[in-house]
Amino acid sequence: MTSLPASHPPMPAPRVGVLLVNLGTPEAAEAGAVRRYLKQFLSDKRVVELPSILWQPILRGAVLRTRPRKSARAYAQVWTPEGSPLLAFTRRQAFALDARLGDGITVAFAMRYGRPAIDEVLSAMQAKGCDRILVAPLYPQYCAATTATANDAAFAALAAMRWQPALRTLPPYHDDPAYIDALAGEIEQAVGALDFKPRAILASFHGMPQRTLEKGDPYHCHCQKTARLLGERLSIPLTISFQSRFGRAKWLEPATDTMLAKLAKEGINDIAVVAPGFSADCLETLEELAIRGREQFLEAGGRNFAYLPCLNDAERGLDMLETIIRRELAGWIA
Ligand SMILES: C=CC1=C(C)c2cc3[nH]c(cc4nc(cc5[nH]c(cc1n2)c(C)c5CCC(=O)O)C(CCC(=O)O)=C4C)c(C)c3C=C
Ligand SMILES: [Fe+2]
Ligand SMILES: [Fe+2]
Repeated sequence: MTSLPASHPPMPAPRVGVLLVNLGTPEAAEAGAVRRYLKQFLSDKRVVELPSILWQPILRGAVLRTRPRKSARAYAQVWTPEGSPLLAFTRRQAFALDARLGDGITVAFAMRYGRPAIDEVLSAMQAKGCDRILVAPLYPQYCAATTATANDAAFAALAAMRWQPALRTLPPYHDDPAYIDALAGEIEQAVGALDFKPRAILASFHGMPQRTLEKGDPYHCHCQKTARLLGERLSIPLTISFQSRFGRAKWLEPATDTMLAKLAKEGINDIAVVAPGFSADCLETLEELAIRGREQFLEAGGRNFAYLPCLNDAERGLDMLETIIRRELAGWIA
């Protein structure tokens, strides 16, 4: 390293920040909090790609009048002493990575909808001295409705700053060997601990409208590639499906509920379900898959059903996040 002239003050070491971002969640499992959350989430034009003049009356009418109460009941079934599972796991991921990445690196977390909000956390990181920040949307598969809108919010926060930190964004990691290895390892371990041998593994990804795929969103291709790579690593056959359909438009198929019934009807009576597209367990996995999915499968004649957890804050998942984050920090850290 070249040394500075003696008259030059010592330069402070750059402080690097990593901001983990996930979707967001209501502040409480009650209708009012769910309504505030859904209003912000479903008003995002990256999420519902309809002209406001058509969509806002539907959202403020039918959707926000009925869905909050129903969703609040679902949230209540999975709520934890630490709050919403998505928030609790994301917080744990941030704390664990902060410890792993060491002293010169600050790891924080934010939610795209609700709190802690991306702009608040970016400002707090800057106030702590971070002048280089990696924004890491924790979605392995890129989707404009998740990854792009998280990055948009970070860029919008910078747009309001006179003195901006330098920003990088984490690319999608749907086909990264570190991610596929972590999934395969966790699945094998979880399957080994079951009291039955699954005949099939169903990999259920969050859905999106079919029209979004036709407009060029890579999400569907990314999900297919993850499923293919993961399937090649496992000794049990893997099938793919898409869950959480919202609204009347056609969504990606096959739908998870249809696939669960189909497997049971075909005599595939013992299955394990995984959700590789979610970096943390949340309403969509714990309620829709582990509770309702199980009911659907057993009602259709299935015998054994196991829901296998997301990577959450398991060591393998944290190893994977540390690997892909360190790679993006190259040039910023030694
Ligand atoms: C993992 C990727 C996700 C994609 C892609 C996605 C797209 C998408 N979602 C909706 C509507 C809803 N999603 C809801 C919850 C929810 N969605 C994701 C992830 C993706 N969504 C997560 C992690 C969660 C869970 C949040 C939690 O608090 O645990 C909900 C809210 C719950 C409910 O009322 O059912 C809605 C609504 C759309 C329209 C969409 C479009 C591409
Ligand atoms: Fe740290
Ligand atoms: Fe969603």
